[in-house]
Amino acid sequence: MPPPELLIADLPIWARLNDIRFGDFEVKNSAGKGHGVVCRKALTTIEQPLDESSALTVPHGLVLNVRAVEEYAKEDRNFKQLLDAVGHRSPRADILLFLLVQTALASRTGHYSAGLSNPWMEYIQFLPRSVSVPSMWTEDERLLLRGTSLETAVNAKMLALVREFDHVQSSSEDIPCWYELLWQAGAVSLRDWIRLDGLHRSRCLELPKSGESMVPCIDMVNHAQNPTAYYDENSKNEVTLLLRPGITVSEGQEVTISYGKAKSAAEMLFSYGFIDKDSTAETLVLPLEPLEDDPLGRAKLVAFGEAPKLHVGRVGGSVVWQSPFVHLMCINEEDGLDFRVLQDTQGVRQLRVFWQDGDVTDRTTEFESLVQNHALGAVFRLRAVTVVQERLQSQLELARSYESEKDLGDVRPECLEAARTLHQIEAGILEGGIETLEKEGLMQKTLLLSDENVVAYLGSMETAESDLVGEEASSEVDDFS
Ligand SMILES: C[S@@+](CC[C@H](N)C(=O)[O-])C[C@H]1O[C@@H](n2cnc3c(N)ncnc32)[C@H](O)[C@@H]1O
Repeated sequence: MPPPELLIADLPIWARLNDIRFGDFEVKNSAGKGHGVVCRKALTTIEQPLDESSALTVPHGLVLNVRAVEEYAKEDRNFKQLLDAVGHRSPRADILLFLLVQTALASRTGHYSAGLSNPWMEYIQFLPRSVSVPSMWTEDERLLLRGTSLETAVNAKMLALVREFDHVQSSSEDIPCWYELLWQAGAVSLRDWIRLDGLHRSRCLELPKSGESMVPCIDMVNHAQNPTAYYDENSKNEVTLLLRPGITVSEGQEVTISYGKAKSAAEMLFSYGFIDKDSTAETLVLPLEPLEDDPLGRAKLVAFGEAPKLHVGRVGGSVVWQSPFVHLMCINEEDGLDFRVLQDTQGVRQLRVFWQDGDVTDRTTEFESLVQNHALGAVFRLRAVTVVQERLQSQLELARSYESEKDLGDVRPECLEAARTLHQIEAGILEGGIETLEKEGLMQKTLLLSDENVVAYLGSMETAESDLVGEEASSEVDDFS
C-alpha cells in the first residue's frame, strides 16, 4: 500500500519543524509543472545582492547523499545490516534503498522493529506520486519512443530497475526485521523503486561542496533556459536558494534554475520528463555496433570496454560528430590491427590490442589520433565518415517508419506530445548530419584521389581484385571441366 500523500499546504509546517527557512520564497502550484517556488514579495538584485535572510535555507542535516545514508546507518544498526547486505554498489542505489525504507515506514500501520524514521519519511510524501520520466510511462507509452535515441536507453533502464529491485528483495528477505517491514505486508513494490529512481534522477542537484545530493524544498524549483535563481552552500554548509544578480521579480512570480543548458532533448526527457522547447542544445547520442561482417567485431567491443556511442550535434549551420569507437570500427587486420591473448606471470589471460605492432590496449579510445598519421589516414577517415553517414541514415529510416503509426494504444497526451517533439528534433539533426557528411564524403574522395599513397593503395586493391577474378575464373573452368 502506498503511503498517504501529504498536502503541499502542510509543507511550511514540516519545514519549520525541520529548521528550513523560506526567506522571501514559498512553494506554490505551477501551471503544467506540478509545484514550483515563487517570491513572496517583489525583489531586485539590479543594484546589490539581497541579504542572507532573503534566501531559502536548508540545514546541512537534511541534505541526502551517500554520506548522509552512511551517517544514518551509524545511528540505526538494523539499517546498517540492510545496507551491508544489499547496498554499497553505487551512491545512487544506496540513496534509493534509504528512500525505500522511508517509503515503507511511511505506509506502516503497526509497530515494526526495523527502521528509524527520518524527516525524509514525511518529505517524500510531499513529492509527486508519479514522475513524467519515460521509466514511469506505461508500456504503450514507451512504444512512442521507438525510432528515437531514447528507445535503447529506456529499455535498458527498465531492465536495470527490475534487476536492482530483485537484488534488493532477494538480499534482504532473509533478514527477519526487514522481511517483516518491507515484504511481508507488501509495503513496497517495483513501482516504488521505479518512482524513487525517477524522483532521484529528476531532483538531484550538483552542490558545490556536498556533490550530488537531494535537498528538500530546493528540489521544488523548476527549470528555465534563462533562470532567475541559483543554489549554493554557505559557510555553515546550509544549502541556499538565491536570486541571481541583475534580476527583478514581482510578488508571486516563479523563480527558476537551470537543469543544464547543454542537455539534449532526449536527456531532458529521460532525466526530467519534459523537453525544454527554448533549449538551443541540438545533440543526439546513438548506440553503435561493430560492422556485421567484421570478424574482429567482438574483440573490438571487449577491448573498447564501454558501450560504443556516436555523438552528433548541430553547431551553427552544420553538424559535427564524435565517436572514438567509429575509428576502431574502420580498421582491420590488413591495416595493422591485431588482437592477442597474452598470459601474465600469474597465469591471468588478457586481451591486448596492437596497432602497427605497438601495444595500444590502454588507448582504444584514441584511434582517431592513432591512425591519422598513417599513410592511409585519409582512407580511414573516409571509411569513418561513411560508417557515420550510414548509421544516421538507418536511424532516420527507423524514425520515419514509426512516424506514420496510427494505432497508438492508450497513451496520455503529454507523453504523445513529448515523444513527437523528440522525433521532430532528432529527425532534424539526422537530416542535417546526413547532408553535412555527404558533402564531407565527396570532399574527402576528391582529396583522396590526389593523395599518392591512396592512389597506390587503390591500385594494389585493383590488382588484388583482378587476381581474385582470375582465380575465380580458373576455378570455374576447373568446375566445368
Ligand atoms: C526538481 S523537480 C521541480 C519541482 C516539481 N515541479 C514538483 O512538483 O515537485 C523537477 C520536475 O519538475 C517538472 N519541471 C521542472 N521544470 C519544468 C519545465 N520547465 N517544464 C515542465 N516541467 C518542469 C518536471 O516534472 C521535473 O521532473
